[in-house]
Amino acid sequence: MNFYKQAALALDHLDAKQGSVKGSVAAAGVAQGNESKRILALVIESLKYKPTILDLLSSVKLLNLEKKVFPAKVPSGAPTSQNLVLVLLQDLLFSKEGKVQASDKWPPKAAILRHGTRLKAELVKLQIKRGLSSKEELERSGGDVATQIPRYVRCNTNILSITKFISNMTKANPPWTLLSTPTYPVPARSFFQDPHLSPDLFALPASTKFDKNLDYANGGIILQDKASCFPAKVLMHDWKDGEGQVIDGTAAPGNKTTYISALMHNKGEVHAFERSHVRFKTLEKMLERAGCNNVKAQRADFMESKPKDYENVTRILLDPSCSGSGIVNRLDYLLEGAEPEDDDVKAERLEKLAAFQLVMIRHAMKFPNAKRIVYSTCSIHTEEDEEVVMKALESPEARDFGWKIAPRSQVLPAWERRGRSEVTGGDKDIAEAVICCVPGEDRTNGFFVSCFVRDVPEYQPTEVVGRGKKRARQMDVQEEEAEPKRTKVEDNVEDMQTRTETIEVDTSRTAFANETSDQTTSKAKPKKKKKAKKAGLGA
Ligand SMILES: C[S@@+](CC[C@H](N)C(=O)[O-])C[C@H]1O[C@@H](n2cnc3c(N)ncnc32)[C@H](O)[C@@H]1O
Repeated sequence: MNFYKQAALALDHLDAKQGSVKGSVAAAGVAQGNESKRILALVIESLKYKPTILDLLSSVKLLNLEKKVFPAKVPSGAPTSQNLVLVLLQDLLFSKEGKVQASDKWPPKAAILRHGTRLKAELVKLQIKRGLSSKEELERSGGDVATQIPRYVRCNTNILSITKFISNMTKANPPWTLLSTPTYPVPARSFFQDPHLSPDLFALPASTKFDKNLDYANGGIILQDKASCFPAKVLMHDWKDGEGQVIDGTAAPGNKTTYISALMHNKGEVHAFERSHVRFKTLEKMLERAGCNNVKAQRADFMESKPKDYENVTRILLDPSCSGSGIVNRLDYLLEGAEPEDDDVKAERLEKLAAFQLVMIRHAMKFPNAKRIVYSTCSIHTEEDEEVVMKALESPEARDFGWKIAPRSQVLPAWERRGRSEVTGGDKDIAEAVICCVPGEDRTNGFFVSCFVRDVPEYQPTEVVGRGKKRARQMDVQEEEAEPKRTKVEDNVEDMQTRTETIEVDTSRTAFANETSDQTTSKAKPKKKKKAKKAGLGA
C-alpha cells in the first residue's frame, strides 16, 4: 500500500479513537523503520495544516468535484477520501518539494492536480485574508502545557560523569550557560541542575533538539521527563552498595531501569522484566546504549515470577501500564477538537487497569526479602493512583507481611504536591506520603509515585538461604489463599503511553494480545565507552 494511503489510515485511526499520534501510525499497521518515520512526519504535518486545508476544501469542493476518485463510501481497508485528500494536499501545498510524490497516473494524484492551480490561488487568498506573510504561518501553534515543561536531560553516570557533561555543554560552540538558580521558562542556551533531582537531572529550554548531540548519541545523556525520574530516585533512597538486588517488574523501554542501574553505580544486579516482545527489544537496545552492566533483562511476565527464586531482592519497582492520562505529549495540541472518550468506556477502562495494577503490587509484596516497593503511574486519575494504594494497603499481603506506606521523609519530601486526602479516606499521613504531579503546572508530565516499606531483618547472603526459604514457603501458602483470580485484563490492555523520549519514533501502543509467550533472558551487553565529545546541541 502506498505511503499516502498509510498516512491517511493513521489519520482515520486518530479520528475514530482517541490515541496518540505515534500510536496511531503504529495502529495503522505501518511497518517499523524509515518508512514509518516518513509516514509519521506526513501525519504530523497534515495535522498541523488540517484546519487550513479544511478551509480550502470548503472553497474548492474537491470531494464533490472528484466523486469517482474520492467516493463518500470507500471499500473496507481503504482510507477515507477526506484524509487521503488531506495528506495529498499537505504535500502539494506545504512540503518542501511542493508536489505529490506518486506516479502521475495514480488517479488520486491526477484528480488533485486537476484543481492544483485553483487550490494554490485560494491558499494565497486565505493567507492574505489572515494578514500572514508566509503560508507556513498557517500552521497550528504548539500547546501551552507542553511548552511549560522544560526539556529534561538526565546525565547517565554509567557513561558520562556530571562534571564532564557540564563541561561539554559550557564548552560547546556556541556555549551553554550553567545557571545557579532554576529559571522558568529556561532561557535560550541556558541550563541548570533540577532542584529536586540534582545532581544528575538538568533542565534546558523546552524546544531543545538533540539529534546532533554526541552525548545523546553515545548514551551519556537520556531525555527523560523529571517526573519519570522520581520512581527510581524514591526506590533507591538510602541505597548502599551490597544491600541486595533490585527488580524492575515492568521495565520497557527502560528509562527507570537505566536510572536504577546508574543509582546502583552500575554494580550489583537488577532483574528487569518485560512482557511485550516488541518492547523487550527496545529495552535491550536501551540497556546496551546506556552501558548498564548490572541489568539482567528477561522477556517474561512479572506475575509469573516466583518470589522464592529472588531471595536477594530487597527493592522492587512497579511502573505498570496505565491510562497515560498525565502525559502531555508534545504533539497533543494537534488533536484538539477530537471527540472525548465516552464516560462509561473510560470508567470501565480505568477499572480494568486498576485491577491489573493492584495484582502487580500484591505479587511484589510476596518477595521474601523485599523491603521497599515503589508503585508509579503517569496517570492523573485517582482510580489508578491513591485508590490502588489504599486497596494494596488493605490487601491480605500487606497485612500478613507487614507492608505499610513509606513516610514523606523517604519519598522526596521537598516535592510539594502530595496525594489527595479525599481519596485516602481523610488519612493525611497517607496522602502526604505519596507524590502527585499536575501536567504543565508542576513543569512535568502528570505523574503519581507511592512507596511501600516494611521491616525485614537485614539481608545476609550466607545466612538468608534458610530464613529466606522459610519465608518463601509461608508466602506460597498465602499466594494460593490470597491472590485474586487473574483476569485477562493485562493481556488486553494497551500500554497507553511510552515514556521514553530517547527513541523519537516509537511504538507507544503495543497491543499485548498478539504476543507469543516465549521467554528470553539477556544480560545487557554494554557497548564500549566512546569518548564523549563536545556537546553541540542543535537548539
Ligand atoms: C509504563 S510502561 C513502563 C515504562 C518504564 N518503566 C520506563 O520508565 O521506561 C509499562 C511496561 O510494563 C510492561 N508490562 C505490563 N505488564 C507486565 C507484566 N505482567 N510483566 C512484565 N511486563 C509487563 C508493558 O509491556 C510496558 O512495557
